[in-house]
Amino acid sequence: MTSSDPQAQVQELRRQLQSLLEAAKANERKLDRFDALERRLVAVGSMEELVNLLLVDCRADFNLDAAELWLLDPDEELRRALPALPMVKAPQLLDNHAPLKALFGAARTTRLVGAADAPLLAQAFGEGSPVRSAALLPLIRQGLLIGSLHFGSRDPERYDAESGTKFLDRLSAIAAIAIESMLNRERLRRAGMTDGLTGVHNRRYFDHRSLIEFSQAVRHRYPLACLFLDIDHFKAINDRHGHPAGDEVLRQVGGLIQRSLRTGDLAARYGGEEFVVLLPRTDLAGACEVAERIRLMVQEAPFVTPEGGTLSATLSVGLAMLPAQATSFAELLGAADRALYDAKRGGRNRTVADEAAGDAAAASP
Ligand SMILES: Nc1nc2c(ncn2[C@@H]2O[C@H](COP(=O)(O)OP(=O)(O)OP(=O)(O)O)[C@@H](O)[C@H]2O)c(=O)[nH]1
Repeated sequence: MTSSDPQAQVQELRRQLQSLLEAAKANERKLDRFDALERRLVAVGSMEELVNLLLVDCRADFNLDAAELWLLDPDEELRRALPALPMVKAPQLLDNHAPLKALFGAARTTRLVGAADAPLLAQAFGEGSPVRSAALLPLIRQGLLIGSLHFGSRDPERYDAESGTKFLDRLSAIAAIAIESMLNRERLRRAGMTDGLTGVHNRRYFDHRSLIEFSQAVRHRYPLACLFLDIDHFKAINDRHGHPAGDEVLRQVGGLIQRSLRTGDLAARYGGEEFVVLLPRTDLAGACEVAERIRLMVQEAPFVTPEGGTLSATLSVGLAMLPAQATSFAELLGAADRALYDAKRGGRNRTVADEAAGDAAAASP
């Protein structure tokens, strides 16, 4: 204070007090916003809700121009799960640590980045992004960097290296916990509906989903194809090459079937060496094509045994169609099972359509 006028000194003190009060109020509002966000983070019920909260709601609540979430996904677990989830903006999935290392180096602490570090901003938000300053938050669980959260602003002053990072550090710690627990929940959910050996859906999930698929097909009057697939002479494979080799054949057949299908199709392990596939909105010709594609892929595959040898295998397919064969899902499955029996009796390594299946082609819209 330079003025010797007491009146002016009082005014100056008032002004300083006022600005301190405003700063305190702004801090309190910020704290309230962070507090509300933290509460929502710990209460989220699904992966899509969590991602939407971090990328969409945060952006609006904190008046940001960009928000990005990077998640490490070396086993492609998220890559398989996320496309099915309704998200406004998806996280970026990383198959290795390199991009995270490039952002955080060895320090792995929150980084405030100014306009001077344009290459780092481009890395974090993509080339051509309007972001001129940013907070890059490392997401760490049990000592491991599992991803990062990026908040960006067009305002070059919004995040500068001198600002405190206390709120942001706390937010990143809570976001990391929320993400990890959501991933664990997702893993459990998937484990409950997946066959542990082959990676396709299990019978329990199939029993549930097949009823939904059946009633949808009936209600919306579209064709539904059902394939029953059974590996030929599987007992002999086990007897000749050992149970672990048999397991390996099952695992590889499961993978081949899964890769032959479109999104929306359903494959499951029905029992021992039996698989079942449902193809919604697929007519007889399309279903035969899928069945034959799978059959030929299995016939041509060299199945690698745990000892490193190879063996060959074939499978038989029974096919049934809705409409035509069924007034219930059990009937449709029964028709496919009968067709499979005919395929076995006819010499195996073949696809047989239930004799009524041709009527479905005529009846389908
Ligand atoms: N390795 C392995 N074998 C299994 C598994 N589940 C069932 N099996 C075996 O699969 C064999 C099925 O044999 P069968 O039903 O007689 O039929 P198949 O030998 O395939 O003959 P066809 O179906 O008539 O061609 C049995 O020996 C079961 O023990 C499994 O998870 N792993």
